[in-house]
Amino acid sequence: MGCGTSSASQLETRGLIYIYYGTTTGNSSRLAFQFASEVRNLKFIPKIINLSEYNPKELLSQKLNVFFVSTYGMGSCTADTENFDQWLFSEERNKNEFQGMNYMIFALGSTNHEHYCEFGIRLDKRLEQLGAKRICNMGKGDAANDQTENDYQQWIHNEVQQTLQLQYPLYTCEQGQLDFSIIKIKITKEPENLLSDNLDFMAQKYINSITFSINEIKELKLQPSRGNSTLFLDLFNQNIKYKTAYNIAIYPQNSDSDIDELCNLLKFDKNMRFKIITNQKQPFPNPISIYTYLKKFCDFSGLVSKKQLIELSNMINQKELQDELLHLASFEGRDQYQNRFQNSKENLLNLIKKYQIKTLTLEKIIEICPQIQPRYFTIASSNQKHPQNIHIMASQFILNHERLGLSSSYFRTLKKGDIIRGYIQPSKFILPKNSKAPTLLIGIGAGLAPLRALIQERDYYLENNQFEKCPFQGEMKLYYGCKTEAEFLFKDELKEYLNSGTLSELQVAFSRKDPKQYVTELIAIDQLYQHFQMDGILYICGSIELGRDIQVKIADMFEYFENTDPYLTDQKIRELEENSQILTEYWG
Ligand SMILES: Cc1cc2nc3c(=O)[nH]c(=O)nc-3n(C[C@H](O)[C@H](O)[C@H](O)COP(=O)(O)O)c2cc1C
Repeated sequence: MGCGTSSASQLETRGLIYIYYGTTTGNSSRLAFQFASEVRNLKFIPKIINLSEYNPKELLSQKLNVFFVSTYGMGSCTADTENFDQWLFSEERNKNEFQGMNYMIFALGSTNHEHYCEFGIRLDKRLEQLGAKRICNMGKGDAANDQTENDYQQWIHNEVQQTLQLQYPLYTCEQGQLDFSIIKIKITKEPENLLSDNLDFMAQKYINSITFSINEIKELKLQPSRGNSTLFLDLFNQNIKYKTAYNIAIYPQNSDSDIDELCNLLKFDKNMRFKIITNQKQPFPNPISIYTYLKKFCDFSGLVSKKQLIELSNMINQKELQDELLHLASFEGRDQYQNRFQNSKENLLNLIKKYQIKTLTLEKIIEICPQIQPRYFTIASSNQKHPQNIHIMASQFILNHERLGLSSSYFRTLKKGDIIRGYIQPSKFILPKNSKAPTLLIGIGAGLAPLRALIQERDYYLENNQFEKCPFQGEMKLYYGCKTEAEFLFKDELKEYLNSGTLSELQVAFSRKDPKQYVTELIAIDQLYQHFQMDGILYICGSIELGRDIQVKIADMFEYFENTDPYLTDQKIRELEENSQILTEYWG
């Protein structure tokens, strides 16, 4: 970049900063975009790139790279990061290949998981090993108790801001030489084009997704308690190809009433169409109407972010309120933010209404609102039994009397015949390699979903007299936990599977019945030992706490039956996992 003395066409900057992210549920991308606007304020020129689109040559020539990466499963990266992961850890990489590169990492994870932020940690070690220079300590964002945003803010405050300002002094440069990334919009009469090209990773994913029509939708709980319901959806797509216990991601949409309310408050004509002017990749397809943008792409009903609070504070005249919002958005106000917003999930729309904000522009909304991210569900049907239909079980948490999260509100409005958008992808549940092995299925609540898919798979082969082809020829037992009899999902269907012999055993523990019982109490360690002795497979689906309790049981089993030292039981459990004898899908 050639730089000279300052003139009208010149710009003061600290230079380019490349922001890479790898994400599944959108947290890393949200923070990557937040980071971009933060460093833009520090006069950097940010470029955001999803790790699936990294270019090795470009990456190696960049002087300052920031990585937002999340961890899944046994310390793995996200699917969009797999190629980068393979390239980076390949033996072909030379020791000093990354020399001259400065980097920072913000690792996302959850302390509920054993391998907390492990991919970020691995990435950090590897970059250093290859000669890159870490300029800030790694930040870690803990999704447990919704701490990610606070942790991020702490990282920016304690590590990043000062380092960047100190190490990257301002200089002047020709504007044309630098890549601007601030989004501008242009009103147009052109028709909408929802298949436009040059889209960024997340938008392209949306465009590549497929549609399903809702064949059936119903409440599964006999008496759904307030704030706690489980919807069953039967989704149809004639051409769908999926495998049993795959995952499905569904894009929620904002409600028409919320869109109307927002447009009325901000005096937007929802039918007006606009184009995006940016020399970055397009964040959503366009030309697009305000209505379609708000409906399908703009997450204005999620938890209000600190960036949104700062923006709103600029639009409020009353000094007291302004200070209050700024405090809530600040590092010092993080506890108040937590108490006030995270527990009630107050959103941007509520605040615009409350503070009677009238000056928020569409450009600002595009800048401060994340894109709507899909919600993931494990498919509750077998592709053998239902080749063109996908069943899902969607748990709904109603946060308080009126306010629902984007996803819950969306699911509550759906009805038979509606069209929804999403995509399918493999889950961690795979079918057994040894079809003769017995299977023990353990789940709680809506964790029944993938277990039901496996039961259906066995039932299909039994029903069709093709048992020799069945991946589950050994005994199949289900241990299920729920609060009360009224929350025993698919009770009749499961009992039917027991009667027909598809299930060899069905046991249910009720945690709110007198006397209460938890599902782990149904499992005896001698039975577990016998199960693994027969090369048995354990499928577990439920909360992370359930996973921990079962691990304790398995550790006890090793100590009791094999005299394993307590410190070696983890290793033995890991071996069972690596051998695909313990397969888990946890939430939280
Ligand atoms: C199924 C599942 C598995 C996860 N496994 C891990 C893990 O092994 N280690 C970890 O630190 N966090 C784990 N997490 C937490 C995620 O990394 C965390 O929620 C993160 O904020 C997700 O970022 P993303 O939205 O960018 O994908 C897991 C989350 C889910 C839903």
